[in-house]
Amino acid sequence: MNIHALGASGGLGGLTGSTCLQVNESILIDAGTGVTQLLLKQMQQVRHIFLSHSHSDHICCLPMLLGNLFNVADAGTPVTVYGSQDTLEAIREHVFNWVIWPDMRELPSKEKPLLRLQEINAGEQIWIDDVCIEPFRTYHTVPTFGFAIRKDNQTTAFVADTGYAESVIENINALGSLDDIIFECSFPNELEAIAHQSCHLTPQLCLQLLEGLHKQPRRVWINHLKPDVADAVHKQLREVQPPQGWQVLL
Ligand SMILES: Nc1ncnc2c1ncn2[C@@H]1O[C@@H]2COP(=O)(O)O[C@H]2[C@H]1O
Repeated sequence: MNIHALGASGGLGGLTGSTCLQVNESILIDAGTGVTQLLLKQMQQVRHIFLSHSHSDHICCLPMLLGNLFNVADAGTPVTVYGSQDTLEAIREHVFNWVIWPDMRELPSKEKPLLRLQEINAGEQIWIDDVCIEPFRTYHTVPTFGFAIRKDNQTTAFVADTGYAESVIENINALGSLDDIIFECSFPNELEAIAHQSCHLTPQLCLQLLEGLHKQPRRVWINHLKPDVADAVHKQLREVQPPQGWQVLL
């Protein structure tokens, strides 16, 4: 499986844009500023966007991305945005409200819209051709999904934004054997209090989550470093590593 991290930062001014993973040419997970890595032609191939949660670093490019896709509605193939009931309600109310952005479920016409919203639930398996996406709950300040992405007998778990919680370990364990796991690591160890407050991880908490897993993933990837503290997080990640090591997604 070749998942491309178009954006892997936890904010603005990092080495990459904010969260956006490209699973294949038609499937994205989240729509942060990493979307800007796509050429116009590539944007127009996107048909499925899975949202982990409603925070703006994960959805900020969604409206303008959809604004480039009027041709897909013409072709009768709308873009589907998948998310939990809470996430979809949040973007309906606060984004696609005709004030921040038009409600693209009604454009260019209600009969042939370019956007459809599809509610998904934890544990559900959504198949798109040969790719299976399965949401699971993480622990964050707003309801958040991580996603297991399965293709060709390979499984990657994208844990999205999360703080440390036993429930997250249980939910990841329930996914079965993992080839790759992508953890967030937003703050350095000395900012653990802020990490707890904002439901995020530090290198130490990340290690604790990893150690709680019944079966170790083959590879561990790290993303969502907050740009203003990224140097300290990089340093701590190098100093304390799990047996399989971990690599920061750039
Ligand atoms: N108490 C808090 N609750 C939520 N977010 C906070 C808090 N303090 C700081 N933040 C910041 O607000 C950001 C909202 O997006 P994130 O969850 O990515 O990261 C969060 C933190 O960087």
